Amino acid sequence: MILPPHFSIRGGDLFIEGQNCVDLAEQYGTPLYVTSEDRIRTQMQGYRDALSSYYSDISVLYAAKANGNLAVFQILASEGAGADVFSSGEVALALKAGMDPHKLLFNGSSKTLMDLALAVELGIRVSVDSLDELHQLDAVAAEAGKVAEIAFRVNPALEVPTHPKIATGLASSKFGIPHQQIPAAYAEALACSNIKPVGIHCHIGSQILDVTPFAKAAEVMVRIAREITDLGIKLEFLDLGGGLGIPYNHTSETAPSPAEYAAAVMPVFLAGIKECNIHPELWVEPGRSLVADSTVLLATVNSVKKAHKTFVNVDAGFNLLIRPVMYDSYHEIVVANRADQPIAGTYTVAGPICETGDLLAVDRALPGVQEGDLVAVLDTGAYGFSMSSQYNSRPRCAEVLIRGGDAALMRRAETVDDLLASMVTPPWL
Ligand SMILES: Cc1ncc(COP(=O)(O)O)c(C=O)c1O
Ligand SMILES: N[C@@H](CCCC[NH3+])C(=O)O
Repeated sequence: MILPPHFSIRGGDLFIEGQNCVDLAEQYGTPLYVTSEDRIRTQMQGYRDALSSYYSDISVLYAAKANGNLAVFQILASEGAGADVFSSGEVALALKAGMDPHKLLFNGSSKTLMDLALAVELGIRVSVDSLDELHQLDAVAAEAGKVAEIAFRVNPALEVPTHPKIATGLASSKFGIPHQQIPAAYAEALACSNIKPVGIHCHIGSQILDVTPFAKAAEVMVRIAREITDLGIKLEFLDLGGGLGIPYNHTSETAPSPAEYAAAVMPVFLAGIKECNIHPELWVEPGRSLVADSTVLLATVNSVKKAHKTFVNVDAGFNLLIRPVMYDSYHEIVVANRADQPIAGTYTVAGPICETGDLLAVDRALPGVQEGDLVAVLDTGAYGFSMSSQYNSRPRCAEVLIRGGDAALMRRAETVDDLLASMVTPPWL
């Protein structure tokens, strides 16, 4: 199996940067998420360098939902990132990490009036997802005596090669306003006294391993940019969203690099803005491709059971990593304390949750796993902890950040007391 450069195998153990996963598991306990800081920085720099080699006014807005740890926001903020935010919690994290409110975009197809008021108060631009939302925002801004700067979220009606649950720009998707209705939406925005349309936004889906759909989306976006420029709108930013995938299967998959993404998208963008004679900032919103492969989920093997299959029962399940269950996702498995041993059989890695479907990996060729071993689930930095739950009343695990030879907690493990802390006994019980 090919490992990204922040991993190595030394003396049979899996290392992440300069840290032995076996030692980390002993020190912090398992389950445990472990993240390489350097990898996140490298990925962010990859986007910045690729895009800025074509155009000077670019911003990378980290898609905050991918990994909501404050330290991850802080790393990305220090590399100049803004953020695509979907909730007041994501706004709070981005601001606490020092991100510029003007480099945030408040996204979402179902915002509350409180969300809109927060965006207005903080001067965060809003990606408006419906005409109802437009008029709500106009009223909220009027009430605050302010003008809200907006983009519309365009639904470009594009088929994309990914799991149907994470394709977001299909004609049938819940996100965005159908592209045919977009010019009329901007005309309506121009008629609102407390709204200033300054941007345009789309996001076609996630885990896309081919750059062609991104170029197609860019074509739709520059066509619309032309149409709305004719309406008299001065575009300050054009946001192409995120969605670049990663090779979860290290043997059979490859993913385009940010440079390949830029080579597909930037000529379309540059030709389009030249034709309209405009100079908007170009925004992109990667999530997964910035953070996914920075992280492993470490889990201890509680038992190995030979039944219909050979089950490796570990202490992390879909409470901590729901992707395999939710999207049939594949994650590579390394037996972290036998990383140099030959394949000994076919194993199914199962979690501790009381559900038959709680399997992290099915029928994998692995070295001879035994109780007490340590399993590393790779590429879990995106939509891993951020989609975790306390199902079966299991406290969530800790997260550790690695910088070279240093390791430090970036989230402590929850305790059973934490589970109980937010519960209130009704007075009649
Ligand atoms: C609006 C928006 N932007 C960006 C992203 C990030 O996508 P990805 O993690 O696939 O790069 C998402 C999630 O799909 C999203 O909904
Ligand atoms: N949660 C999804 C990605 C969704 C992206 C958010 N729109 C995944 O793990 O692949």
